[in-house]
Amino acid sequence: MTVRRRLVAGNWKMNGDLALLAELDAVAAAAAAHPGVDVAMAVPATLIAPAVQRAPGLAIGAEDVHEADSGAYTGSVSAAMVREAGATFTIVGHSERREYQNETSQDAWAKAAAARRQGLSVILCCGETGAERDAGRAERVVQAQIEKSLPEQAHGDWLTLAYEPRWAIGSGRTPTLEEIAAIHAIARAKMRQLIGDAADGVRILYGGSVTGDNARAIMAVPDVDGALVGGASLTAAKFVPIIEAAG
Ligand SMILES: O=C(CO)COP(=O)(O)O
Repeated sequence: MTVRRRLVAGNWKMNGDLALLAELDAVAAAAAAHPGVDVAMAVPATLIAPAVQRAPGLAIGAEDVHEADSGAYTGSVSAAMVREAGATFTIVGHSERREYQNETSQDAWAKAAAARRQGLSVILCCGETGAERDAGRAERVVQAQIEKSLPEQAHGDWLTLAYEPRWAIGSGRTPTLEEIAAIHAIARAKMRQLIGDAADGVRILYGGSVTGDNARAIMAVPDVDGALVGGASLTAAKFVPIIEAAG
């Protein structure tokens, strides 16, 4: 049986500045105190290098990368650039990229491939909108997203899937534990269909309004291997309890 280590990853989104990096001190201390838990933080591109300098023991990552290795893409940042800055992983396919930048699952696939070419680990996001859930389509939407975005050579050594229902992000609302269990089970099954036994080694994180109060119950759900945390990752006082809940 495959043992998957818990992963608690933060995502600062378009928040933070040099001063906020001080929060990483307590996060790094909590990570060191819980060696059984992997802890990671995705930060804005400008903060990657200073975050690595501030917290060398933490895995620092990017929130997105471009699908090309380099070229005439004004304003974009490549996987090689964030790697050079010290990132060890990147998020791809986040629902906010899908919603505000019209990114598709095909884009997420291409970005995951670009990240992989540079040796970055990848957190690949999926998740339905509120309208899709209300229409009873959540499971089919997530299955289709995975089918279109999962790299062919996906392996748990470098790929993590994150289920983040769009309507739960930043809303204070979360699916029931049964709803989370159902999606994580179908996500695992879909990956097994696509990459066989390697699917058992791929961690699946839940994201969307995770807090110190609900983290323990959510991470006890079968096939939930950790959390992808937005708002609560911005302060150590809120993020550390989630690391503790995973430990
Ligand atoms: O989008 C998320 C992490 O990527 C979740 O955000 P919140 O934890 O703020 O709901």
